[in-house]
Amino acid sequence: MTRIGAIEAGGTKFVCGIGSERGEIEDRISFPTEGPERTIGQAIAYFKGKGVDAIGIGSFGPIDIRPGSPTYGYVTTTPKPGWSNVDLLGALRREFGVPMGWDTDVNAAALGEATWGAARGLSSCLYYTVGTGIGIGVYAEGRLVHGLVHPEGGHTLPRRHPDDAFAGRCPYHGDCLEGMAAGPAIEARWGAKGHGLPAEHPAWAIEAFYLGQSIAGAVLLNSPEKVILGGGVMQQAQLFPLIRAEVKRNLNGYVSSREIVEDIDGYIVPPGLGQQAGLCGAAALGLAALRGAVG
Ligand SMILES: Nc1ncnc2c1ncn2[C@@H]1O[C@H](COP(=O)(O)OP(=O)(O)OP(=O)(O)O)[C@@H](O)[C@H]1O
Ligand SMILES: [Zn+2]
Repeated sequence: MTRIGAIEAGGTKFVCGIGSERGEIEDRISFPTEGPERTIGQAIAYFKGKGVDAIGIGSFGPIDIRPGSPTYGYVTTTPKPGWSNVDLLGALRREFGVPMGWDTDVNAAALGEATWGAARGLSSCLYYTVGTGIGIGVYAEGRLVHGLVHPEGGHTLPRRHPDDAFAGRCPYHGDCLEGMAAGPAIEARWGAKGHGLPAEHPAWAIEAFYLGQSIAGAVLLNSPEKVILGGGVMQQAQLFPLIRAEVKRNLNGYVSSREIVEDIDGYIVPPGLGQQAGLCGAAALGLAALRGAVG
């Protein structure tokens, strides 16, 4: 059986596991993200002796994914203390001589969903994570989208909700999508964490306003066949119908596809891989690297 090492490298915690070709996770551990030396060392120790055939890493970013770049495999300009310009992929390469897949955490999750989850069989999808930050993974024409760097859709600028005077809290842009709608923005705007706010609280209509606006824009820009919404904030299930309604309101009939007009409940969905979406995504990167390597 093929054994694929998977690393979900998050800014808060690292999750490592072993996955199969079918996307089943047979073992996993998790530890808090501390300094890079200690944390990467823990990941290496976990995989030692486990006989993995490939390793996939879905990482918090920004990261360098341009093949041939001198800093390929690095976490680059993150504000997370100690982690800027860290050669995460290289540290693993020095220990394990197996094919390695490397991408952002959200691109990984999009690939995992396209391989085994809610977008299985489709050639395109978007994966949003709404947590401490907002990230948007982009899978299009059967592959993950790379370019100048990688997509950074969480930092686009939304139109403001008419009743919302919150300044926003992105250190780079203030009131970008992440600054207005990630978990810490909800907490700062309302003085309470998201899970403490009741389902009928006005916070959720405002949250759906920003996310629905972003998704409508992304539908126009990328034409994804599925939109998958994960991350801690999306545990608030009441957001799904509110967001779907906002997407329809923004598109206003302009995109007349059946998926949006008749079946938006099946178009904007939670991860098919549930809480495992991040780790399965990393395994999908490892599997893709293995298949690439063996032709
Ligand atoms: N059930 C919940 N309801 C509302 N908000 C939640 C819930 N669970 C977590 N959050 C919020 O989500 C944020 C944490 O996000 P998440 O649980 O996805 O972890 P994370 O991995 O740190 O996030 P990221 O993927 O951005 O690194 C916090 O701001 C928290 O208040
Ligand atoms: Zn921003």
